[in-house]
Amino acid sequence: MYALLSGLVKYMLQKDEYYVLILGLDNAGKTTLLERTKQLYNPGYAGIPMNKITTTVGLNVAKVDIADKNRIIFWDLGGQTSLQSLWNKYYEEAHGVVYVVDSSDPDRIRQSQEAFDQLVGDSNLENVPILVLANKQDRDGCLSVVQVKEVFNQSARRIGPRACKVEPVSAVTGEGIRPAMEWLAQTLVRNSKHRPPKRRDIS
Ligand SMILES: Nc1nc2c(ncn2[C@@H]2O[C@H](COP(=O)(O)OP(=O)(O)OP(=O)(O)O)[C@@H](O)[C@H]2O)c(=O)[nH]1
Ligand SMILES: [Mg+2]
Repeated sequence: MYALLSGLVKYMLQKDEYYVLILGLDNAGKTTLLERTKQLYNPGYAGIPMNKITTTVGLNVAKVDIADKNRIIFWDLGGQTSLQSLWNKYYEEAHGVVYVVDSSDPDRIRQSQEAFDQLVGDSNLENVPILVLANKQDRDGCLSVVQVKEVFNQSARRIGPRACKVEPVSAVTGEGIRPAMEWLAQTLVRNSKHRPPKRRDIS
């Protein structure tokens, strides 16, 4: 009986941790998205004022509890061309990828798709689910989610059978982030036969 109860308590004090990379070109809105996600899921969190966010050179890490038993550790990397060569150092550990696209910058959409094509073709990301966020939907005249999908469909062969979804969001207003993150959390759980989570005591 004691063993049963202590096992139950231990289970209740554990969470499954999934590591998710936030990637995309510089200025796509990755760090803004991370800050907004932290605010949405941690009501007491005031966060960094949006106008104080500057280009990422190192790495921003944040723990977010999306569902009761599931915790996502986000790794937000810098998107500048010189920093993209560091992305693949994290692929082996990643359970998922959030790829952020600046929908208000049609001039760089092709460049964004090319960087995406390279990452989906990397064997260390095989079977890893990908959430593509068509960000900055609050901006007038931005590309619609359908237009972003048309461009990213060119990577269809490399995406293969893995779970991949394109969702419209605004990191500034927060619109669309919750449904997108909930899809991601469910998909990470469904994909755990390929990339099992790390079970950890709650801290
Ligand atoms: N209008 C609007 N602006 C946004 C949105 N998301 C980000 N921005 C702006 O885009 C700029 C770049 O945002 P960051 O979050 O620093 O972009 P990043 O992708 O982290 O850039 P790097 O760290 O250089 O890779 C900032 O001025 C943000 O305020 C959005 O949803 N709507
Ligand atoms: Mg950044």
